[in-house]
Amino acid sequence: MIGIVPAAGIGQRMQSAVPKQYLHVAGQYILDHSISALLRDSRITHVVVAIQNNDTYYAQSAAAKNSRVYTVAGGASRAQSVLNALHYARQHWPDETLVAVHDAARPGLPVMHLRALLDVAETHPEQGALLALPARDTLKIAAAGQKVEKTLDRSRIWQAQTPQVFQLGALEHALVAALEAGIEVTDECSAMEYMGARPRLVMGSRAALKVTDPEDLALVEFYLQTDITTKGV
Ligand SMILES: Nc1ccn([C@@H]2O[C@H](COP(=O)(O)OP(=O)(O)OP(=O)(O)O)[C@@H](O)[C@H]2O)c(=O)n1
Ligand SMILES: C[C@](O)(CO)[C@H](O)COP(=O)(O)O
Repeated sequence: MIGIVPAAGIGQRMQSAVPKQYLHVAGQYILDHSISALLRDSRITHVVVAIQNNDTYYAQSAAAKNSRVYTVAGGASRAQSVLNALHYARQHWPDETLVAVHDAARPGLPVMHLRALLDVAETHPEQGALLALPARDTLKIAAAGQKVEKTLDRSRIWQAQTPQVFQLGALEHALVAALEAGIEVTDECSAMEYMGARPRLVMGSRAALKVTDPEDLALVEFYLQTDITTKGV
């Protein structure tokens, strides 16, 4: 299995001087935590990271010194960054290889949740699987003027996290097709759904939150300083 880590974003919502994946949290770059989290399961043998062309931070990362981690140039969108990494992976591993795509911005992925996800993906390789959390709050649809239009039935709503695990060749094909069709591809599952797949939802963890704005930093630091990420809950 191969890890794919899109890390070419600019972190606009974080409003920090450096891209958020290079902020130090619990003693390391957020990116290094995210890559280490993937490599904690021995089924993931190598990781391909997509970084910005003009990245001046990666060279200082722990990942840069790890011979199991390769880099490719990222793209203008998350989906394009993932696709660039998949094109690279296709040159080195067979089409059926499972790839676990994991945001650089999710450093708190617990090893137990990763293990459960990979187990499901290995059982259903053609459909794939992703971590996700069932919606906990009451959900509203907004109309113009930020007024509530209605309340949704949340019983079947899940919030997608990463990793998302699919076969290398099928995912590359799906992303190309979905992007060509103009589908909004905010995660890998969207592209696979477009191709007719029904990926399995595997229970995720709040510790695997996506670091998005400044409020998230203290929370993810808390999770990284507990045993949750390395030993599970
Ligand atoms: N062109 C892009 C855009 C995003 N990403 C990566 O996709 C992941 C999830 O995206 P997000 O959290 O939205 O990160 P940013 O795009 O950096 O954040 P923002 O939307 O606030 O600018 C991150 O690891 C980010 O680095 C990427 O590889 N290439
Ligand atoms: C893939 C993802 O992390 C699932 O929650 C998310 O869609 C990526 O974030 P973005 O802000 O849409 O790039």
